[in-house]
Amino acid sequence: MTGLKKVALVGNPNAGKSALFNALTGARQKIANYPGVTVERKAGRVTSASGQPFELLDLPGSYSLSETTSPDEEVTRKVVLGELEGEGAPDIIVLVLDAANLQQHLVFAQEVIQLGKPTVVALNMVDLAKRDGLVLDADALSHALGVPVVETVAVRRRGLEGLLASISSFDSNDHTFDDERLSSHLTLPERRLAAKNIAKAAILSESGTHRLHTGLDRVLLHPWIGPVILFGLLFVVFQAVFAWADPFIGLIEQATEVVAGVAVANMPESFVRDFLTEGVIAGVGSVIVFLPQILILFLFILVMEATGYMARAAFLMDRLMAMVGLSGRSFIPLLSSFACAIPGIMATRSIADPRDRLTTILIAPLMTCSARLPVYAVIIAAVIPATSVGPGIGLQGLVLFALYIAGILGAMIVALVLRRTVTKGAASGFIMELPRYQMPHLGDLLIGLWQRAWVFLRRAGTIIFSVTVVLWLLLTFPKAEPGENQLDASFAGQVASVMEPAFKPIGFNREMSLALIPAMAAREVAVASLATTYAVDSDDEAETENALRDQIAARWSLPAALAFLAWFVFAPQCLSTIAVARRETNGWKWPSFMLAYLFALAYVFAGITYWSAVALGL
Ligand SMILES: Nc1nc2c(ncn2[C@@H]2O[C@H](COP(=O)(O)OP(=O)(O)OP(=O)(O)O)[C@@H](O)[C@H]2O)c(=O)[nH]1
Ligand SMILES: [Mg+2]
Repeated sequence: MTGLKKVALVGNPNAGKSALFNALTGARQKIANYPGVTVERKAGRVTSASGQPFELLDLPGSYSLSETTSPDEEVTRKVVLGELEGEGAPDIIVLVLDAANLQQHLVFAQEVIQLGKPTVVALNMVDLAKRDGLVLDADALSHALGVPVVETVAVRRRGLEGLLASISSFDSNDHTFDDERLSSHLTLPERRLAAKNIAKAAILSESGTHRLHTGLDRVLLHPWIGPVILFGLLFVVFQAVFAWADPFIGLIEQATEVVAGVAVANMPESFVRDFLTEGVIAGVGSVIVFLPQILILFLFILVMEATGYMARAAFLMDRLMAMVGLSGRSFIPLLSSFACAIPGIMATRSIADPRDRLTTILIAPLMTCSARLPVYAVIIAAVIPATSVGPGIGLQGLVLFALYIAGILGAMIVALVLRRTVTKGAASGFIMELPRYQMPHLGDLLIGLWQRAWVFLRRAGTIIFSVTVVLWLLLTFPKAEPGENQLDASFAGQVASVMEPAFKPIGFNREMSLALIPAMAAREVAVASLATTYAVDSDDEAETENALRDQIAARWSLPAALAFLAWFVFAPQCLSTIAVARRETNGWKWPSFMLAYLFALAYVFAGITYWSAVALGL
């Protein structure tokens, strides 16, 4: 490239370098709203207004020239310092800064300016800064930095002529670098402090909202206040799942009772009537009751996502993830797994490191999916008294919270073990831009809730319905001889009797053992299965109409109920999860491993729970 002056675009990741490069050269470099998009140098040609051509270089974003941490930062360092083989250092540097994150970007900016090369600052994204209520003084910034500053909006092609004019003005080669203002060997903390002061001088006014957002981040991302707030928030969520849902659950329960009552009153005693009351209404109805609790949980999740808090939670979790050898990139897949492990496992495709990804797939089933909420909720409602253990703190919500935490802790411990053994390797770093805070739109929330409700009801109408029907048939046939118990006589009862000895050591009775099989189709079916089993097993109609939680309260011991909860924290998920894991790992090896380790954990922890509870005399 002899003769052509070389101009390099340098700056922090996500500053808009590639957007500027595209705008200036007409190229189509990939740009996206997250850092680390450009990973190699790219060259293009640009001509100034006076007709002078330059070679323009788009470089990977970087945070430092001296302490490069990744291969892409290394590329930038080499190019800027002219250490790349067969290539001279750039003649002119265009330092791209994000005006909306000025203080942050100024830390690296100082390091670049200190090189003493002809430099012009492209103060990019001034549109976003304006939207945030920031009024910037480009002259003050230029004065403080000692280099020309041009305001640009790369994606709107604004400020490009000014930038080109500034670049051309260096061409006369009479550039004198004013290094009075910036002494050349500042340490990182010194540069941080200087960045703060320069930004303060350049920001003429800051709107109340911008100050509020900065203040919010200072608190919410604080190393130890942040996690406390996150924890407290989650705690409130699980309290609300019980505290707010009661009236709605009552309504749905009454509706199912009315429907069952009508069916019993108006239909002659028949196979069809039993099918409707014991199979459909008792089984499927027992699951639908949990719709309010699922919606409350998702309302909180949707609000956290819409406001921008979720990304901050990911940021806070990053350190915890690093401790167990995972990167923050696993956070979003794991978070999705709280809805369902299937989208969660598919979301791991964004994880570049194969061992990171495998570990995330293997622990995703330990995140409590929403299908487990009905199981938890019915058993908690049955055996945990609705008392409060402090002002506004309900015991039931506390137990639910503990179950979710148990799943998370279990996942972290498993990840730790896996990373030391089967998926050994170094953890990769986390980079994620924090989105701006926003008020959620009511319409978006309602659409999100409606989608969740629809997913749930469709499951109830399809898979839960069909599995319950099959189970009911297996419970109803063959018919018991007079004097014989129907459960004992049925096919399902015979299967349960075979299973019972295996689960007796961990405290499970026959109905509990039986519920584990249909629960492999979908977790909620465990509830439907219990409801149907007890409906078939009850002799008189009044008993059939009793809510499932009353049946459980009457029939199960507390240690057995707690063991059942522990089982569902760890038990392998539904068959669809296993199938997705097979597809994503291209074989049966890892799904089998997953199945085996989850079964083992579930069995051991249910057993520990049962025997500890018995020992404590519960
Ligand atoms: N509103 C607005 N958005 C911009 C502007 N410049 C760039 N963007 C957006 O900012 C994001 C980042 O732009 P990129 O060009 O990919 O940033 P980069 O500096 O090349 O980032 P890396 O390659 O990761 O270092 C993209 O979503 C762009 O569309 C601007 O002036 N205004
Ligand atoms: Mg780029």
